[in-house]
Amino acid sequence: MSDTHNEREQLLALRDRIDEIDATIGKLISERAGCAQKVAEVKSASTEGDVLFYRPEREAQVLRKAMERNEGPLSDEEMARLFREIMSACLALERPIKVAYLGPEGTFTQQAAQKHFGASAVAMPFSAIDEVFREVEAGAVNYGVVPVENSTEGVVSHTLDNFMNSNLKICGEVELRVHHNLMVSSVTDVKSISRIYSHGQSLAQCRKWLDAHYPKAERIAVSSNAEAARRLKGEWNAAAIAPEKAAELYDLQVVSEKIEDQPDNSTRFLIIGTQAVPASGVDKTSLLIAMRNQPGALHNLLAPFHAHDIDLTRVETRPSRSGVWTYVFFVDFTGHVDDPVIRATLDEVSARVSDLKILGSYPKAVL
Ligand SMILES: O=C(O)C(=O)C[C@]1(C(=O)O)C=C[C@@H](O)C=C1
Repeated sequence: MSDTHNEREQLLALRDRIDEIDATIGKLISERAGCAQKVAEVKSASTEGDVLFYRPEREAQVLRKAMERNEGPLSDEEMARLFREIMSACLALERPIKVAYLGPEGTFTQQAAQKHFGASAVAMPFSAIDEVFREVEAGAVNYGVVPVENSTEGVVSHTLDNFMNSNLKICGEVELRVHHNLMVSSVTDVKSISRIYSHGQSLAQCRKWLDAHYPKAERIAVSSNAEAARRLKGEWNAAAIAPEKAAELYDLQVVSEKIEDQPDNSTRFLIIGTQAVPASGVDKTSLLIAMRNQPGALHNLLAPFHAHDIDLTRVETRPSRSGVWTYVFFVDFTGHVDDPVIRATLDEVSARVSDLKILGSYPKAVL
């Protein structure tokens, strides 16, 4: 259908205006990028050794401001996402950033890496969490992205265990809404799906949906959602449950979207690196604490947090690998180690335990 004369006139005028605005935005983005280049010069001139180009606390502040300023009609998240990409490009101009993530390509961890660093960072997949840690420790990449509270791939303990033998710091966190999709290959006959591949956790998270729609199909657990998608090639009677990204990557068609039983299904990832991050204003701190197995040990450990009214966001216990009678706790709370109240609390906790390691203070996830 072709536009009427009136419509054409209106569209022409609006598009002229959009062209003008784009020209202004383009100029301003170039000016901003020029500022970032100057920032890089200042950083390089004032630092001996490794220059820290990536500044997580500043990025969090820029994104928060973009959301606070926003008056619509775009949503706050959408506005911040656009600024996320502008900053990603500016940082790449200062210094291209290399990021290792738990692969293969198409996993939720890749999505988390992109959400946090934007599209201009060079993201590289590694097949195990240990490898991501090793790459960052060796300096082969600048940062790593690993799942930590992972409702999807079930590897929380692996990430936590790695911190026991590593000096790496937590520089940030990412939260990701996790959506599952049923996808098929171009040769699949949708009516005869008799096998469904996915990671065990994802199959579990879509159990009710699968019972209702594919009660007879065999559910086959594989090592990752991306692996499930990769397997589909050439299979005419199989489907996979995986993120949308995997469909693009492996040339598959999504036949049903958002099939997870819990609509608010989300996963948390950590950014690991070597730098201590200054306070951004809204921060979290993660600790690793070792203590002997005594009656009331956990209560004793948590009492100072309670006394200082500090908001604990997570307490996780892992068996220690060294002493038989030792517990290891991972504790997350709201606040930054540079805050005197937090410092005082940690001093009190420290006096009650065998070992306390600060894994990092970092900006609370913005997006
Ligand atoms: O403010 C800085 O330190 C910058 O390098 C600029 C900038 C930005 O584009 O705003 C870019 C990269 C940093 O991670 C933070 C912010």
